[in-house]
Amino acid sequence: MIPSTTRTTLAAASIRPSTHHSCRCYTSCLPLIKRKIYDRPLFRLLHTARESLKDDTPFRKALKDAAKKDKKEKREHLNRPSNPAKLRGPHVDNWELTVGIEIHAELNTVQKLFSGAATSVNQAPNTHVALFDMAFPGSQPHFQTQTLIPALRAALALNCDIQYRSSFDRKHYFYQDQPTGYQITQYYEPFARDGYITLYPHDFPPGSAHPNEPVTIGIKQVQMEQDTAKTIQQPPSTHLLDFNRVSHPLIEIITLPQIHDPTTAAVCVRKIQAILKAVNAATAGMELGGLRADVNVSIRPRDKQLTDYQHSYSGVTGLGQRTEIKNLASLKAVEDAIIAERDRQIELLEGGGVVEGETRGWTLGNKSTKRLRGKEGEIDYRYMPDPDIPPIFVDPELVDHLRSTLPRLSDESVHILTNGNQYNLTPKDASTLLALDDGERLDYYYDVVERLRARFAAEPAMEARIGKSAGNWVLMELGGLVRNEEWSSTRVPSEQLASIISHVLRKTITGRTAKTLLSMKYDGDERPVDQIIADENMLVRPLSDREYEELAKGLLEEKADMVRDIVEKNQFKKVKWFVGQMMARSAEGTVEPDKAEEVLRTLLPLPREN
Ligand SMILES: Nc1ncnc2c1ncn2[C@@H]1O[C@H](COP(=O)(O)OP(=O)(O)OP(=O)(O)O)[C@@H](O)[C@H]1O
Ligand SMILES: [Mg+2]
Ligand SMILES: [Mg+2]
Repeated sequence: MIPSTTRTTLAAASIRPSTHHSCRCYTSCLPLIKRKIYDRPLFRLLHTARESLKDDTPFRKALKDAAKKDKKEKREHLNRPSNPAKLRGPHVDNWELTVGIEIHAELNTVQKLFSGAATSVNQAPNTHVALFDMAFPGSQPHFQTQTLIPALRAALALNCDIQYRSSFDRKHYFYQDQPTGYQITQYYEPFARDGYITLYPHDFPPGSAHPNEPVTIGIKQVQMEQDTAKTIQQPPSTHLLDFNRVSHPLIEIITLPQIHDPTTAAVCVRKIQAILKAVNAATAGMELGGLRADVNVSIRPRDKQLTDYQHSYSGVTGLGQRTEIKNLASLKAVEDAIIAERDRQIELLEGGGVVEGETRGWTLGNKSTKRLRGKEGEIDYRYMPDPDIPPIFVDPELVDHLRSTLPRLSDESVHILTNGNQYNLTPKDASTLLALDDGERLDYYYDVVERLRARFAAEPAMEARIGKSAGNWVLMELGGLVRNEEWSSTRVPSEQLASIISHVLRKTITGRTAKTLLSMKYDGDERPVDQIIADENMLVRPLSDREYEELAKGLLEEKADMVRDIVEKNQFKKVKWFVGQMMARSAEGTVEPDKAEEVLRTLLPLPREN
């Protein structure tokens, strides 16, 4: 048997051009011949393939490479601006960006969606697989009812209408990570529709350009579906498959195309991730692969009638042609991929080109998105209702129960923390507390506030100051010590921080002493705060009446001209200057401004009301 390389070389030999060309008009004929040949696809391929034979590449490979090159050139031609002279870099301001997002989140369930196998996160590969997960002949899907609960919680938290009846459909495609040859999803009758999410200015990262008003983004629907197997690549050519993930329950959350800014898109994904976590619907975030996003991007000129743009989606009209960038696994990837795709589309249209409906890919660190497949190459999924799975009916009582037992969401927490006198935090501090350490910092803060309230129970006037001071100490002072270290609420127990803060509020220690105390506790001093204060003699010793008087007298003598201004010219505001000086010239916390003013007024002497 002839080895394959020899065979292709033999085949190639037969199409090598003859070196004995007999035509005398060889040079003048050549362009013609070339043009003729080039007009015929096969010959064009053969020609390109022949070029690569110079380095003795096997012919079959050469032919394949040539086909690839030809396809690439065609594609580039299609996307090439018709008038490159017009291309002067993207004019972002002239175009409105529109983005719609599809988010796939792994549900926090014990069981898979259609089999009795348990879900797994880190277990040994292929240890949690039922016969149906591997599409064994004769195995049947069994919908695991309890997987619906976290899905319903998620949809309620996203303000969706829960559908009384929903059903499952088959979405066909053939790939190694899907043994059945189709994914079970909800195409025709999803379980939740018409939700929304609100993004507030404090949801945006500090320093980013953010809207001044809340932005509402519609959610078209939420559907349940199966996850695929996990592929682990072992270069150069091995792909290992872990079927533990097959049929792990997922929800797909589909937003309306109502996002017009890359940062807003990332903030939207982050907020949805936080909501899913808050209601215990999903455990893992993007960092652990539990949440993936596809972004759909289009642009339209700001100065044209919307009717020029014919695309629409679920009631949103006048849109440009979308492209879809699949499988983004971080917030940065979401933002960067949208920016790159927006700029690519603007350059294309400004140069007179046309945006093609495509699926594109993105790799972190890249500057541009990469075409994966075009519209004409889009798979026909042949959706059909799954005949093996009966429809699902949800009892409205269950929905009411889940709605009334939903945990408090971050928007509500921010509202409570910032409105009224209860906590008195700024929206920025409130959202920072919520975002830190998976909400543990917020729990710690609540703890400190509770303990302070108990200490000041008889002084309701202190209520407004407690929340704000505790926020400052938990975020700024303690936060400054924690920095990049791992957070632990036991390092400075909440009772001990409350003790430090109550001393500060009662002015029994100075601010500087309080910071020293906090550092000592943070660095492991096990003595209770009160004992450290006693041992180290840290209490503020206020000035005695005589000391107040001596201090005031000395100052009044030193500044006789100012005293004259006060007594003779009635410039009473200058009394405050003396108060400030008395405080500045004494140890922190030892001079009370009210008492200092009283002493000054008796010495000057002045009537009380001035
Ligand atoms: N012209 C457009 N510009 C930007 N986004 C769009 C546009 N048209 C639709 N979208 C967004 O594209 C997404 C479409 O998601 P949907 O799941 O309905 O369809 P799909 O992408 O075709 O399906 P698949 O789940 O197979 O990817 C939505 O988030 C929608 O808001
Ligand atoms: Mg989709
Ligand atoms: Mg999509």
